[in-house]
Amino acid sequence: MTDTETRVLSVETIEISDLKQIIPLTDPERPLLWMRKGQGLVGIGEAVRLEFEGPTRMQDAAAAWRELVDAATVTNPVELPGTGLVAFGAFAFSASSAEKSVLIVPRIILGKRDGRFWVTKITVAGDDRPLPRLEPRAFGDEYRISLLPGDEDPGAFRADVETAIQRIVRGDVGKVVLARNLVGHLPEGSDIRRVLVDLAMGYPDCWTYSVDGLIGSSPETLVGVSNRTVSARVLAGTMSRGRDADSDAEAATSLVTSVKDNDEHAFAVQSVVAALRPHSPHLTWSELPFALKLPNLWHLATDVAGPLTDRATSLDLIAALHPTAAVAGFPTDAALALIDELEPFDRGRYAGPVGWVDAAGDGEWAIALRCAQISPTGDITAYAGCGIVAESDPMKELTETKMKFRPIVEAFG
Ligand SMILES: C=C(O[C@@H]1C=C(C(=O)O)C=C[C@H]1O)C(=O)O
Repeated sequence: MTDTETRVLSVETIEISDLKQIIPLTDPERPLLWMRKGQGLVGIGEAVRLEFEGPTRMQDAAAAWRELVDAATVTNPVELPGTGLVAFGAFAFSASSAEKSVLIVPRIILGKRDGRFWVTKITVAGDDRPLPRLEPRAFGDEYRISLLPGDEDPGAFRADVETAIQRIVRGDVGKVVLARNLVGHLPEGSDIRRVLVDLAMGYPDCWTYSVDGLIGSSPETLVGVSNRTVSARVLAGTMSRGRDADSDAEAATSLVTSVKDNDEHAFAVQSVVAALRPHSPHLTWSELPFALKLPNLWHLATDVAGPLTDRATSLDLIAALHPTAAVAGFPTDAALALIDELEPFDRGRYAGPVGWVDAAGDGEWAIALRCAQISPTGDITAYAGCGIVAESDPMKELTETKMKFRPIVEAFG
């Protein structure tokens, strides 16, 4: 349902005694999922779908969400984050993207968190369809799909990185994040949950998500809001994992001591802090970043947190934060202009916010990284990029994109 008329929703959450695997419960072809470390949310069906586009897509979503919440009747004795009325969302990176940004309220949501389990049923006034069945569905046939270079071959990407370095040296921009894409095709009727299981098992510390065909496992929390506290995990600075214990330790050490990576990281932290400060003046974060270990990569990471001093919802905060220096560069406008000039494709929802929001405005939003968008006709486009600074080496940046493609390439393969 995409019209602008406000829907009147009736929402009821009940606690249940157990919930084992959540992925088998969602729809095989249009799964709605948000999970990390084995807990999270799945959605079944679509009660309401709201679409947004253009420069104010996130502000418009924040306003539309307030209206929908105000008109809803919610019965929710569980009161955990993710209970009651919840929408899953995915937003386009660029204000001029052809890809729609969406908020989707499922008809049923199942959740697990901290050893507690719940079911939420959502009905729309005037919608007499019976609720979808609430039972695990057997997985469809296995498949193996290769993803191949899309709009650019690796040589063209290296040439773009070279151009970006020249522009940085010339002083046009301080840092720019350049991405490339891979493409493939998913046969009709394929069970997307197979890829989600692989991602969730392979990258348990990342946010594994699936919203409107956008799937991935992101290590980067754009923003979380819970009990009027805001948090974010900033990543910028990357190194491949070593082949053995010694070379792996060496890789981590060279990352945490790299001046290039620390400078790049400091800018990314500052961009997040500057965007959050108007809503949370007493933010705290550690002076030095830590090395975050993923199965494929090391990242420099900083966790930022603080109490919220205004009524900002998590949707207001993604609007304030996006795009961070970690996925655009700095200064933002110059970096976005250079991305538009050099990247020969629309990023769609890659590097945009993906996550969920509840009736109180709390929510968890990641940056859509290590991801692919599956179109309604089965076309797959995967994306990966890296921050380019004056000291960057085009060959190393290409290698970094290959490492960042690994989760999604291996999950499809
Ligand atoms: C842009 C991506 O990742 C971002 C860029 C990073 C970097 O340049 O070091 C690290 C983590 C992410 O913030 C991506 O995965 O596509």
